[in-house]
Amino acid sequence: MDNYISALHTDKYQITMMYAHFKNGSHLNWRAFDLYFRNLPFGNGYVVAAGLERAIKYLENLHFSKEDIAYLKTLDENFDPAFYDLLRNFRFTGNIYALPEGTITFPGVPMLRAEGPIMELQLIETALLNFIGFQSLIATKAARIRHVAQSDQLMEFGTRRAQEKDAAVWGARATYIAGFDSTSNTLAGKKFGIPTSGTHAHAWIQDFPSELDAFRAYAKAFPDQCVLLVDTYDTLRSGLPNAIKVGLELEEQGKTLKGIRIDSGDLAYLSKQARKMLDNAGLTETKIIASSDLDEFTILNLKSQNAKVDSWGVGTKVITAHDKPALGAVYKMVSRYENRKWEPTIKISSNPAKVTTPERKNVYRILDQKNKAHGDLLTLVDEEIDESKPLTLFHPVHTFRRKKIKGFKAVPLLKNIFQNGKLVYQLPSLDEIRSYHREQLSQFWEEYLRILNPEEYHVNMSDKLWKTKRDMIQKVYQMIKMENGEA
Ligand SMILES: Nc1ncnc2c1ncn2[C@@H]1O[C@H](COP(=O)(O)OP(=O)(O)OP(=O)(O)O)[C@@H](O)[C@H]1O
Ligand SMILES: O=P(O)(O)OC[C@H]1O[C@H](OP(=O)(O)OP(=O)(O)O)[C@H](O)[C@@H]1O
Ligand SMILES: O=C(O)c1cccnc1
Repeated sequence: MDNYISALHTDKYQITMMYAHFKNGSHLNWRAFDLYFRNLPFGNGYVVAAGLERAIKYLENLHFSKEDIAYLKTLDENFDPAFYDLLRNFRFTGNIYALPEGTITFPGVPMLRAEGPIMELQLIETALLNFIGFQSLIATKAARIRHVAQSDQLMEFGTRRAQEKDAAVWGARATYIAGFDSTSNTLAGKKFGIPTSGTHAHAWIQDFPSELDAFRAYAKAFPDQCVLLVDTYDTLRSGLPNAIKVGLELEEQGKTLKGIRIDSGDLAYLSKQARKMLDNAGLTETKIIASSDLDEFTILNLKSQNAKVDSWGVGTKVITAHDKPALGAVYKMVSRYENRKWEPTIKISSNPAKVTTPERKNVYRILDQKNKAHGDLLTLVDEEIDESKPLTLFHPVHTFRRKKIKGFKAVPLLKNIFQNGKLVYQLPSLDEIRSYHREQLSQFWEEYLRILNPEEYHVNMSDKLWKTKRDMIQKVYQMIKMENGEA
């Protein structure tokens, strides 16, 4: 089963905590956890949520196989045999609320909330962080590249440099969500229906006595979609003249040379020269593709040099999220179900940004009448927002920073994905996810979207949530004072 991911894809401490809860009799107690990140990667203004589909497939199929249990028996922990019986019948039975893939999101906003028996919630933490953290990171990097490439074509070329197979395949999907047009990975094409594209490598040219022979043979094999790599020997003195010869031969057959690819050298200078040479030969329809260690900065810079590039092949730097290896997402307990009601719980830190925000929350995007976003609002789950009254948004850290908004829409962002272990969410198609992502982007002013020093978008808290957090912090300090005999 291609989508099955073993329940052992977790950190060992989750299993030892499950066991300790079992011995303690607390394993079935319901709790709630939020999954979120604290800092924006790449200096970007936002993150693109991705990874939910994989998380859903994982949760749907989650169980311990006979082999998994046999393996656990080999560990030194010497678990009570009754624990294995529990694992034999293990399934995910909780609730999941999550941001759909493609959603634009921000630090401190729950991308996912899990509610359920504590032993299930512990087990799934690692895999959820793994899938959502990685795929959101790649989607965000890809969104930056899409932003600077404007309407140019973007081809994902990263598999050979990716952190192994899953990263290549799911990474390709993440780039597609964020607006890449195609991938070179044919498995990602088959698995997700992403358009595949590609040219050819230097090895093709090297395998022939001359570059011209190589180009002719390639054109013969692909007369309708021939793209020639022109930098094997000398781009302007050999690659381009030979490509033009073959292009004109194709014209005689009523065909068009689809493109040339430049993979080294000064891409601005070479692409401008190439455009002139192709145009002078009448090959005005032939596109120019550039590749060579590209990212958002080189593409932006090349565009500012008026590079004549129609299509960009981007590999290493997008698929490895080159300048930021992890999103740093976390999964924190926010509420405990005790005596038939949910009660808040908190984790304190000397770093204010690391103090968790207690309670189960809703996330709203506050849109004005022109569908532009003014901030996100976190509320308690049972709070109602009255759209007919003005809303005061205030910054949770700088509480004096207030903004009043009238005539707004409060759009709830978290969707119910699982209810009591049952999938209740209709998975969108990949193209629906891509267009939802584009629609999400259209809600933001350019100031939030630029790749360098974007404006900070505000995530606000409702009064009730803010007070809950403040009261919890006080309660914890009070408890510490009592324990130290200071109160
Ligand atoms: N005009 C330009 N302005 C800014 N950066 C450029 C320009 N042209 C190319 N680059 C970038 O400069 C880097 C050049 O990489 P590198 O020094 O490895 O050389 P190369 O030309 O790709 O040669 P090779 O592939 O043969 O090693 C790449 O990241 C490329 O995208
Ligand atoms: O540069 P990236 O963004 O990673 O794009 C993928 C690279 O992969 C290929 O190179 P190849 O593996 O042949 O090696 P190269 O670096 O020598 O071109 C291709 O020619 C690109 O240069
Ligand atoms: O199709 C290409 O040109 C290609 C694919 C992967 C990596 N580099 C180039």
